[in-house]
Amino acid sequence: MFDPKKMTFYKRFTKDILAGSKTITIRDSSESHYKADTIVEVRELETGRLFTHIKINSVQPIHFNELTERHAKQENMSLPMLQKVIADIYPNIKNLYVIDFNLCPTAEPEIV
Ligand SMILES: CC(=O)Nc1cc[nH]c(=O)n1
Repeated sequence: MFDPKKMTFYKRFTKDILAGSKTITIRDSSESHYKADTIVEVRELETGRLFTHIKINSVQPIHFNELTERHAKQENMSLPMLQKVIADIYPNIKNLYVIDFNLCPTAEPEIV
């Protein structure tokens, strides 16, 4: 069940998140209920490892076709790469949400 205080990421995104080079995540409606200004604990999906906390800045709806180079830069990838990643994670889902976040400055990231 959805918990607005918890989020998981694929392990392959951990380094970029901890480096501050990935500052958004694009999710479907089942994970759209995060609230601005809340602190969320972040785990790797595959291992369950808690690796940081983030502060949610905003949650905004977006259509898949509205993804831009700016979103790609915020994901630390090219736009074609972002479109492929999202289409692979959410096949046939076009109505998505951009969740903008910062690493929580009070949380101590683990070394990866
Ligand atoms: C676990 C999971 O769904 N992870 C995702 C999905 C979309 N974007 C992202 O950064 N991480």
